[in-house]
Amino acid sequence: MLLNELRKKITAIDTQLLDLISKRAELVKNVGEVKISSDTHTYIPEREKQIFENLKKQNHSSLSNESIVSIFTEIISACRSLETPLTVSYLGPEASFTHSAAIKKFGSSVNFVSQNSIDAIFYNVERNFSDYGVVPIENTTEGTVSYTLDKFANSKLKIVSEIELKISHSLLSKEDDINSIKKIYSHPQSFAQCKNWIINNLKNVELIEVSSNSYAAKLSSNEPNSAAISPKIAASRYNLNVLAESIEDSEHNSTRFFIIGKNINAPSGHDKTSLMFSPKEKIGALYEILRIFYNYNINLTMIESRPNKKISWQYIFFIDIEGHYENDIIKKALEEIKNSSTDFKILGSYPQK
Ligand SMILES: O=C(O)C(=O)C[C@]1(C(=O)O)C=C[C@@H](O)C=C1
Repeated sequence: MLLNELRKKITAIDTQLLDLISKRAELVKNVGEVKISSDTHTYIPEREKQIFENLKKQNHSSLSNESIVSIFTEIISACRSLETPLTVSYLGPEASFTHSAAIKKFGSSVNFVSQNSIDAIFYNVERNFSDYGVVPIENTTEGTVSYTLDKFANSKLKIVSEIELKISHSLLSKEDDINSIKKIYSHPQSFAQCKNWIINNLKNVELIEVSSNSYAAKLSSNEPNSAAISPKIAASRYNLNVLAESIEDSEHNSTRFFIIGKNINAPSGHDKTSLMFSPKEKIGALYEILRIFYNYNINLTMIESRPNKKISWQYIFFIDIEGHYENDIIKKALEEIKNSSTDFKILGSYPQK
């Protein structure tokens, strides 16, 4: 077929797609009107999860499921903004990994607000200055972000969703030749994650540690012969060239983020529940609690302890399990755990990533 003919067909399909997307948008606007009268949240993570699962099942095209999910994330994001434009706080600065995670979860039709601390994110969501917040919770190489876990002990906010992001670093610079780089800015963790690549690819460069990767990109954008190790999205933000991509030493470098808010999610069919508790002070207390999960055949996907700030040498345990707290088995198990512990709190049930 001639190029012109192919393009004519593509244009005709685009027209059909536009018509269908417009129809979808009108329906979502109607959903928004129904929600106002029933006081329901605009963002319903369990419904979005079901939409994606359904599309993945039906996808027999040459497009990957990942591509389908990212296309529909943007369609849903644009439609959702017709109900109410959401405000989402993330751990900044702009172009940080948390910003990327926020965009991956909510799409781009959202008001994103950069915050300079995890505290500020919790504060803004608690006071309704933001509808949701995005906070890092654990990294495959660095482990859990204890500061985020500690915040849950004293907050009424819920975990409404989670997202995993592959952490990939790029070498960004105003220069277009890697050999002209004399200085590199980055966060100490990023230098550590790209150590071998730097040794093998750059000779006699000065490594300068700064507070964030996006700040590194900003500094480098004002300085000749310098570069930054940053996420790739910082290149367009600071007008830099991408001199090298995926320069991290380990292939498996991912960070998991929580979306925090005030939703109480209904089951999506494939959920996780996060909870915290302190075992009572007696021999075998933790063993007894873990045994309850075993007895009910409940799978634990994360366990982490943090000092209980109220009593010295006592600990709060944070646990993620598979299943929704409205499920009968989970309900029974959690009731038993509540009776065998103190400071028990369900932090949220949310669709598995
Ligand atoms: O089903 C809803 O509750 C909607 O608001 C519609 C819709 C969508 O675009 O499909 C939009 C936002 C929600 O997060 C989930 C789905």
